Amino acid sequence: MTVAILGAGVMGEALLSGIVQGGRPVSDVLVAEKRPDRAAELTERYGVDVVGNAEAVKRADTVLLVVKPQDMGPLLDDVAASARPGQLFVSLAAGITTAFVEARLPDGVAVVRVMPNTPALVGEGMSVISPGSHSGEEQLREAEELLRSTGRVARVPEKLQDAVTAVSGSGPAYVFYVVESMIEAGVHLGLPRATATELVVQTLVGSAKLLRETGQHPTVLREGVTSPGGTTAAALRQLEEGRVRADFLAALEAARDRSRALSSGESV
Ligand SMILES: NC(=O)C1=CN([C@@H]2O[C@H](COP(=O)(O)OP(=O)(O)OC[C@H]3O[C@@H](n4cnc5c(N)ncnc54)[C@H](O)[C@@H]3O)[C@@H](O)[C@H]2O)C=CC1
Ligand SMILES: O=C(O)[C@@H]1CCC=N1
Repeated sequence: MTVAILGAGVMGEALLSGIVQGGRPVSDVLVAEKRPDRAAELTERYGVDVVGNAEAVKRADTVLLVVKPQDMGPLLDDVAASARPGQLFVSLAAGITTAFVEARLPDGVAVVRVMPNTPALVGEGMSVISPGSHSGEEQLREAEELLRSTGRVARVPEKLQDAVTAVSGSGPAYVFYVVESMIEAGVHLGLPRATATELVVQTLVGSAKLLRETGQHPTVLREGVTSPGGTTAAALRQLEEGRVRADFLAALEAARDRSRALSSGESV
């Protein structure tokens, strides 16, 4: 079974790397990439064949669409004539609906929509999938199997994909923003930058592991750190005064709304 990846930027490479590390022979994977320097880099790194979009679609059983939402319309127009009934197209673009993709491809092509995230680059991604109107259990399983090589996979109805985008798609950026803020604060308190970075990154990894391995609610884990009248309570009080919780709500609503706007065809 041949898989084609159309668009091999950050997410496209994460998929390529996961699929190959997951044990699929690289001879079963094709890449189509607009930038020749990027294409050459991927051939050198993975030994993968880079071909044109139309050829990739003709030779593939499953096609992964990994270009920016704004590039999806032109890409689909470019490949529609090479697509055939029975193929599976998996779109990873934020805000692009399965109906948008289906309308530009021949009848009988199955479409699955995915919202991935960048920890896929290290095998710890979170991908959330939804079926289009012509895809059933078999196509969902096929998409799941491909994505599992980059981390965990969950299913939701498509109407929840804008919320998913706001939570796990954009989520790593919020975490990195918190990490940057904590490192900067550590430097203000007099720690060397390298020390502050090591402390914050290990605290993040350790806290994530504690959440995963104990299965305890974050509130319980937070209470475990917060001694009565102690240092943590003093810090948390400041965060509450800064309305950080309310800001997270507003931020995720903004991301959800932007995802909706992208699906109605707005570009910048
Ligand atoms: N980066 C992220 O955190 C996430 C990205 N996504 C989605 O993944 C998609 C790709 O995002 P990134 O990889 O970050 O973008 P990117 O800009 O790094 O990669 C897109 C690639 O597509 C290539 N491309 C554009 N038009 C093409 C065409 N017609 N034919 C062949 N190649 C073409 C570009 O040269 C580029 O290398 C987007 O739709 C985005 O919404 C989804 C979740 C997370
Ligand atoms: O910022 C974006 O639009 C993409 C989708 C989710 C994460 N990155």
